[in-house]
Amino acid sequence: MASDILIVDDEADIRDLVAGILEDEGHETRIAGNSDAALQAIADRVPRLVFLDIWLQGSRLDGLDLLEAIKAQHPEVPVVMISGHGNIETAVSAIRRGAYDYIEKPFKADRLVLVAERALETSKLKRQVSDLRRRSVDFSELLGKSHPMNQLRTTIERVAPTNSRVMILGPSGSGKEMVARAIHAASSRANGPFVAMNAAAITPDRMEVELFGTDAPPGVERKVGAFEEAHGGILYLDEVGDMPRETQNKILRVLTEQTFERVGGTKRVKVDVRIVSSTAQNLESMISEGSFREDLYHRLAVVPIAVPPLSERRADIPLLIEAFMKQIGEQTGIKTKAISPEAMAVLQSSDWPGNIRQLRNNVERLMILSREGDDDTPISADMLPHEVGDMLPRTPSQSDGRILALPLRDAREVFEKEYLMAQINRFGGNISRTAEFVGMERSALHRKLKSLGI
Ligand SMILES: Nc1ncnc2c1ncn2[C@@H]1O[C@H](COP(=O)(O)OP(=O)(O)OP(=O)(O)O)[C@@H](O)[C@H]1O
Repeated sequence: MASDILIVDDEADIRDLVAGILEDEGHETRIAGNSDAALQAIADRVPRLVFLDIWLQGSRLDGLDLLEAIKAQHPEVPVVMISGHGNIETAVSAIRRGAYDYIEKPFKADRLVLVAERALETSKLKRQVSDLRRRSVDFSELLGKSHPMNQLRTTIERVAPTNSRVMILGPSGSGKEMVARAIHAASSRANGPFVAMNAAAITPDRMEVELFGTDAPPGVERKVGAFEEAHGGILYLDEVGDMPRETQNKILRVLTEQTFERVGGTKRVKVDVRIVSSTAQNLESMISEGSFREDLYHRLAVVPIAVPPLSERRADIPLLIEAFMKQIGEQTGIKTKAISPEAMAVLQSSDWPGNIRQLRNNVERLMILSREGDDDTPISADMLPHEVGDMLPRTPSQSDGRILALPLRDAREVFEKEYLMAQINRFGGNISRTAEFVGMERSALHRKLKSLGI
């Protein structure tokens, strides 16, 4: 990840010396000779660290005022003061005003490198902590052992280390954002930011400001857009299918030219950002209707990844329920409970159109509703929220009355076939577990399946 360091000093010798030492250590540096040039450089791109001379001769702002201006705009950027011999008091007052540390001239190369690395490390940790806070506990791990989940994990591992743009396709609540975060965590940008932007939640008139930020004269507060915020990391564009046409055009331009303009600005800004996008919509039909640009689709979906709906990985449901119960228990203090096999069968057979998010919400509801009861009684099927029962698939035999038109022997066969197919599907194709649940010997189940032509 780029560790972009800005060095601000009025003495060219010192600037070059500091830049040379840091570049030898593999850092990227930029230099500024006065306060306005420094603010302009920061406005061009927010650096990861600033070295700032306390005495800036011939500058509009002196070092301490510039420190305040930087901290007001970007409190997250560490600033190390460069102080002249005998300026320690000023250096200490700089620390009170938010400087990270100071080095005293003349300084040794080792000390400079050490301070830079410590400052970069601290700000990286701060970013990680705030990222973790934002993500909260339920974003931490992509759970699931079913075949589709294992395949998904393999795809993530393959695609993460590349710099390719990925588009994640899947229904709402299926875990697209979690997949994007897993790609970030397994990529070389893991220490860089992960910035999520939901195109559906932002009004079209705010969209450009949110993506590209605003321009303002140096020293005046401005909005940093998502593209700049994600420099060195990943920008996750959620619900791209909901992006207005005008924004689609602008994003396409950023992707083709690798630069963008801030709102109200004229200069083109360059950033190093990998884009991961997602949609629950059918972009192909949007393309044929003309509401989504085909060229943008091809640029965003260099690698398309499909996240299967929960109904296609029912085998994961018990494990997800157990994990959610544990998480919710830790968050709320409600004791976790066992679930009876019948209740689990209902939970596993339901259709879950809202996918994992809906499952999690129902687990939470279930825990709250059953907290008053006897602690050792497992949750039974009749304690499940109505929503769960309403999602049970209506089998054709129930809905079309076909069964009633058949003699008992044929009707039984139709029923057995549908029942066993649903159970096998529920246990992810695992015959032993299906046999155990339906109460048959494994070999007897095999024979039965064969005789039914399954
Ligand atoms: N494999 C998983 N393991 C554990 N939790 C998951 C998994 N997939 C999704 N979740 C949880 O389900 C919820 C929804 O996931 P997420 O927000 O990633 O879905 P999404 O597809 O991005 O939704 P939307 O389309 O609405 O943006 C979150 O609480 C997330 O933590």
